[in-house]
Amino acid sequence: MNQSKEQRILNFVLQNAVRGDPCSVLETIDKYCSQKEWAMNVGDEKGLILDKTVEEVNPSVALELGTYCGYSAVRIARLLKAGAHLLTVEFNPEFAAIAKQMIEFAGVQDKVKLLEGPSEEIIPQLKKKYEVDTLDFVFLDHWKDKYTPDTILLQECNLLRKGSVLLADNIIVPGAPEFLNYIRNNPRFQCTNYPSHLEYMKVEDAMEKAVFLG
Ligand SMILES: Cc1ncnc2c1ncn2[C@@H]1O[C@H](/C=C/CNC(=O)c2cc(-c3ccc(F)cc3)cc(O)c2O)C[C@H]1O
Ligand SMILES: [Mg+2]
Repeated sequence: MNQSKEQRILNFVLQNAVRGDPCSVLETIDKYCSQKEWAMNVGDEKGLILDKTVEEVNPSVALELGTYCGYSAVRIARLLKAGAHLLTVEFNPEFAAIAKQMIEFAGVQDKVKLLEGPSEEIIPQLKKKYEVDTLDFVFLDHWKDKYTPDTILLQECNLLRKGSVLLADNIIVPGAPEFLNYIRNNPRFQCTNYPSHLEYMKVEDAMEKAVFLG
């Protein structure tokens, strides 16, 4: 059976990146996806906005919704302080298997816990099963129509505290209009828009940061 695109991305990393070097893994994925096959990683341009937000928040506990190949999990984990960790959620078993190998090759496996399953099932388990108190940072990059229900679910499960930061990818392309309407009209969130470009393309995109006010 011929390989998937995601398997080809992983193989390119295994053959060309430096084991244990997260930056090398990120550069190699960006090289493959800009020169050979486009893929929906947050990429190097929006990745810088992600980096700056993670550094500003300096989270002890971070959550990512939509692991895919693990690009942003590696990107976030490489910036986490000692003892901090990232929980990343992925319901596609093939993607989860690829992301697991990507995370391990990058050498950040001690900082990342990959949770396999749908976010609507995982989120309500975070407190009891995964011993989370509250989340300092949440990166939303899964199906765009899930951003709003999952943001509501995070609040219902008391997983956000005053100052928790959400960062959402793809505000313009593919777009998350319902989420944008929800979050910008919600007095419990302070929003900031970060214009950028779609990964590996000259197409406009943006990220939205939303700080929970408690
Ligand atoms: C509910 C839920 N639970 C767990 N994992 C979930 C989930 N919903 C999706 N996932 C997982 O996240 C990943 C999905 C991400 C969705 N992202 C996208 O659809 C996406 C699409 C584009 C894009 C832009 C222009 C184009 F012309 C074409 C595509 C760009 C991006 O940056 C994206 O994140 C993989 C999926 O298995
Ligand atoms: Mg995205």
